[in-house]
Amino acid sequence: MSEMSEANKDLLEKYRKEVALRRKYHEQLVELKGNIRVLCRVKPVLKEDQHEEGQSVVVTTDPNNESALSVLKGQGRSHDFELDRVFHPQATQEEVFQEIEPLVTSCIDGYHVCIFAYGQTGSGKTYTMEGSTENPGINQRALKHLFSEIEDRKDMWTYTVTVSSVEIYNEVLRDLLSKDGEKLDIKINPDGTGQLHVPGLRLIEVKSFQHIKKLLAQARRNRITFGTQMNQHSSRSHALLMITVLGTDLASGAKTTGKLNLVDLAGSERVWKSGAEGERLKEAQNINRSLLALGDVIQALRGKEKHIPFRNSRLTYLLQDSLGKGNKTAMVVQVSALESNVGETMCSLKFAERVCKVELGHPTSCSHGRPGLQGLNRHAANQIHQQAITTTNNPLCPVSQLVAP
Ligand SMILES: Nc1ncnc2c1ncn2[C@@H]1O[C@H](COP(=O)(O)OP(=O)(O)OP(=O)(O)O)[C@@H](O)[C@H]1O
Repeated sequence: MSEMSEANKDLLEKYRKEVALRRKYHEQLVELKGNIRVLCRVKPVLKEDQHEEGQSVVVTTDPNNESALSVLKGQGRSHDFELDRVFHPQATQEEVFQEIEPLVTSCIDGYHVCIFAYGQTGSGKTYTMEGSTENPGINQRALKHLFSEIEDRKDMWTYTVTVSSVEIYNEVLRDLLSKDGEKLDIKINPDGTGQLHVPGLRLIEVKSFQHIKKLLAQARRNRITFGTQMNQHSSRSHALLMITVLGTDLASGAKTTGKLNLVDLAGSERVWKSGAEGERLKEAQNINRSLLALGDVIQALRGKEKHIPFRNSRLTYLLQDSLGKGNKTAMVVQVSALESNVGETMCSLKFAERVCKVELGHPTSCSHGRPGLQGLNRHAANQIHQQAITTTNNPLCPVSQLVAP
């Protein structure tokens, strides 16, 4: 018995070391791809989108280059874009999530992660984030992955998961998990850490994926209800789901705090250009200001600038501790492929390009500013990443297999 117990201890120790190594290489892989990633998803043409006869498709993707996208602007002119990753219209929810999954794992390891869906109204932001019952989106898949990782690590780590959810409409914050959607404010935490907090925001501890699914449904219902009360539509507000993961290493007592912020942004369309007035104009200006502020923050972070303008909107101020240096961000820019939306599609892609171009300052040199990968284009780097991710999914894979070809 004592021999067996010694052998067990030995094995557990070896397993711990392997897991630590796996985490280290996982982090290196995420960094290899870039801590700020800009992805684009092209919405498929649905029957209900084709209001006018003969509407043509003006957005094309390249089957041989998963970072490229082209928009036909009219009169035979086209504009090519190169982003970190482009999903063609037939891409599944699972394929989109695979690109995000490493970030969710990073959150369990103590990183702060933000995932945004950006785009004009109707371009598929909510579909990508929430999805449907049969085909759930990033939110549910991320949470499922989170709880399954926590289960896998239960012999070595314990985790506490808390959830909160807010909506930002006209620069006002509302709690989506409270009954009456009370207004909230962002304040400096009086505990002296200098961190921000939101007094009165409900933080709910969750024990299982099923529990969190109920909370997601409640937040969704509340978003619709509060929206109806204020005579507005949810597409004009930002919806945030914020998950905090506190980890404790059972052997050493070491602690980690990870955060995962999943954000369905307000529609990015330029309504003020169509002569909007009064409340509608104020609303449009607020949306525009906060999306611009978000673009400025991501651009400044990617450009490694000294001053990051977090305070220019509620959204960036609230997410300040998750967007800052050393954290990870993915922006999924949603676009329509139809001719009637070409103006908004170009605007969304220019926004994407603005935040994407910065790291190396060269659109075709890819976002991976680390030594050894600078000469690769995004497509090649993505392929290396895919191979490596497949390898690291095996927790005990030998390190030698992780070296990029
Ligand atoms: N990839 C897709 N596959 C199938 N259906 C999609 C896809 N993307 C979006 N849709 C459908 O298109 C419609 C509009 O999408 P969605 O509501 O997600 O847009 P949105 O950008 O969130 O709009 P809003 O700003 O109004 O919230 C929905 O009916 C959605 O189910």
